[in-house]
Amino acid sequence: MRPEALLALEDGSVFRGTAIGCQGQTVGEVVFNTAMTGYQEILTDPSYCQQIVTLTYPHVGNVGANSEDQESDRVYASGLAIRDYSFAVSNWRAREPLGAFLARHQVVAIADIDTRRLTRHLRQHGALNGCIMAGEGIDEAEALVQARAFPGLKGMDLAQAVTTDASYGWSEGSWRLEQTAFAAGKKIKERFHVVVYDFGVKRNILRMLVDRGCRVTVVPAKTSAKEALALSPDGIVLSNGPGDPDPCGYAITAIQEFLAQPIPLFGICLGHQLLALASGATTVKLKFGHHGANHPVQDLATGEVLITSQNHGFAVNEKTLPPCLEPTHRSLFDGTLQGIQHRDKLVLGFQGHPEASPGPRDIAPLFDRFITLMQKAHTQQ
Ligand SMILES: NC(=O)CC[C@H](N)C(=O)O
Repeated sequence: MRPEALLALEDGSVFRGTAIGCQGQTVGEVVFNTAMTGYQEILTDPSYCQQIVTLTYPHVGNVGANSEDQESDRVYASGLAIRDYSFAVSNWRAREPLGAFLARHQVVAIADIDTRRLTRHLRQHGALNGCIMAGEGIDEAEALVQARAFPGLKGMDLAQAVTTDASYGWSEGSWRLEQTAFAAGKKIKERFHVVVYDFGVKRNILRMLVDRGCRVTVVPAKTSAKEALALSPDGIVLSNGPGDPDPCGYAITAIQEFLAQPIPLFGICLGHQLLALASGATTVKLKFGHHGANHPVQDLATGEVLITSQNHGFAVNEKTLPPCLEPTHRSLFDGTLQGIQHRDKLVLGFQGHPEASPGPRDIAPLFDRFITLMQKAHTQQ
């Protein structure tokens, strides 16, 4: 018999189930993710810091956990809530069962709850703060107190909490794509030096830059524009990351300084939001956000519909975009802004995840567009 666990939401709803990770308690904003695969990538995505993730796909754990599907070096999600934990692990890459992985990373998780009811509840009421208690001494009243004590993500700067302490170089490409030169054991010729601001960066962003011939230097979130430019980059990537973009004044200031230069910029998710804020737009908190791997987004220039990976709770308010920024993509789920480009500068931003991981690769060509921007910058010099 597995130990009991419960999930309490701030509005008083309680879900009872069983513990599958470590025992103890955890709090965070509860969000649902609709991806059918990729639980390990989701758990290790730093953007989920201070969030408890529930997965709508009902069977979880069937491919175990391995060392390649990590999007960072640890689990960032505050907790996991699932329907059916798979005891059978069927994947040649698996190194351990999901339960052992969660326990090793000290993650409190609950299984055997009605995740469909939970998701419908979150869709109706919006993202709610919650508390999971697992194992001995679980106490519903105390879990409710803990859920209500969580301050919520609005106004929370978490990029500075998850960023790297020191700069480092990254040279690993995508091992997954057999057609890449990396997988074929060939050395890709480095054409560009890219500085990546780590606001909670996912490894696949770094891999996809390496695949395209970039030498990558990752820098801490609070690196000044002057320090970054002193590295002589050909372009700058503003990474994804957790929390509210609005309080990240240090990043907004640095981006404003980059915008005064001819340097190409590519903002992904939180980075896209920061780019918009630095240009004078505002951001809003969405009711329950976008978290999944099947979100349709329209390319406004071509009309093409792309299936994308998404993970965000905030969005740029399109009505506040300054005239210099042009909308390039829009969500077909709720019409929210998904992409921007600068009318005069070599700057683009995307709200979803062109690096996928997990998810489809429809929007991966945005990385090629960024490469084109760097090529253009070279020819303009
Ligand atoms: N994946 C991300 O970069 C998320 C951005 C931001 N934390 C949001 O929730 O909107």
